Amino acid sequence: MEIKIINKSEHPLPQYETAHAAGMDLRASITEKIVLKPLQRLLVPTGLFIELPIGYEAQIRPRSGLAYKHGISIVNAPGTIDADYRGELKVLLVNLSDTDFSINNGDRIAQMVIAKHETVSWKAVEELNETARGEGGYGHTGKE
Ligand SMILES: O=c1ccn([C@H]2C[C@H](O)[C@@H](COP(=O)(O)OP(=O)(O)OP(=O)(O)O)O2)c(=O)[nH]1
Ligand SMILES: [Mg+2]
Repeated sequence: MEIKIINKSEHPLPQYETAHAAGMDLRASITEKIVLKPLQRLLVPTGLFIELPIGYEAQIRPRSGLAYKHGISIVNAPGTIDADYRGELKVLLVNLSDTDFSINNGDRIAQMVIAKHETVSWKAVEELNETARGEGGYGHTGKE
């Protein structure tokens, strides 16, 4: 499937790094190096603008390598890009480590997965059907 994209960054378009990858890495499009202090969060621009088909969303997710090695995550993970959004794709990074983390122009800071979603309407009722689980949750299974 082709998706329209405007690339105002100086970097190549996001691409799948391996043949069957789900995500494409997103690069920071910034004029100067950013230093993210411990627990600081920052909206990082990508220079990318997309036109998703109706019924699709894009999810902006952390990269596990950055998370594991440097404690870099995404505050609103997974970030949701709506099909009708025409603004710049941005990544809300957070530094969960106890040391500063530097981001340079072009660094791969996150990954984006394009996914289908349903659009539903509600049917308001008085009762829901019965199940074995019922209202149990939050770790209730496996207890006597
Ligand atoms: O990580 C993200 C999350 C969102 N967006 C853009 C695309 C999305 O369609 C729009 C709105 O996002 P969301 O609905 O999550 O934010 P909101 O706080 O509910 O804002 P709004 O009232 O504009 O919907 O912001 C990004 O660029 N990056
Ligand atoms: Mg919203």
